[in-house]
Amino acid sequence: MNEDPTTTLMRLRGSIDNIDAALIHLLAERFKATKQVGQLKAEHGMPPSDPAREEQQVARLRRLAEEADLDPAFAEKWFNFVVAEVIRHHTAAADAR
Ligand SMILES: O=C(O)C(=O)C[C@]1(C(=O)O)C=C[C@@H](O)C=C1
Repeated sequence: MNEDPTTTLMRLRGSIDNIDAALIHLLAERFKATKQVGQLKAEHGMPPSDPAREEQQVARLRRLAEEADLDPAFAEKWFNFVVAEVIRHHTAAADAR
């Protein structure tokens, strides 16, 4: 028997809500780690950004995205968006010293 469209929509939205919650928790964990990196860099006078490291990360994420059937350009945009915020935190941590 076919599922009622409203039931299907509710079921799919349940999955979307679970995935969004997981993404928020994963992002929170990532920022907990990068905040520690920011403190370390500020304490030791290291520059906030590391373009060579970012290049490696982008290449890896684009490869993973392709394997997962996700648009690699979207994966790169997402990474750059997150890293811009991380660098803002790192710069604020350095300026606070
Ligand atoms: O690995 C670092 O050095 C970081 O500061 C973390 C991070 C990241 O968020 O992945 C952020 C900024 C750097 O340019 C590179 C990577």
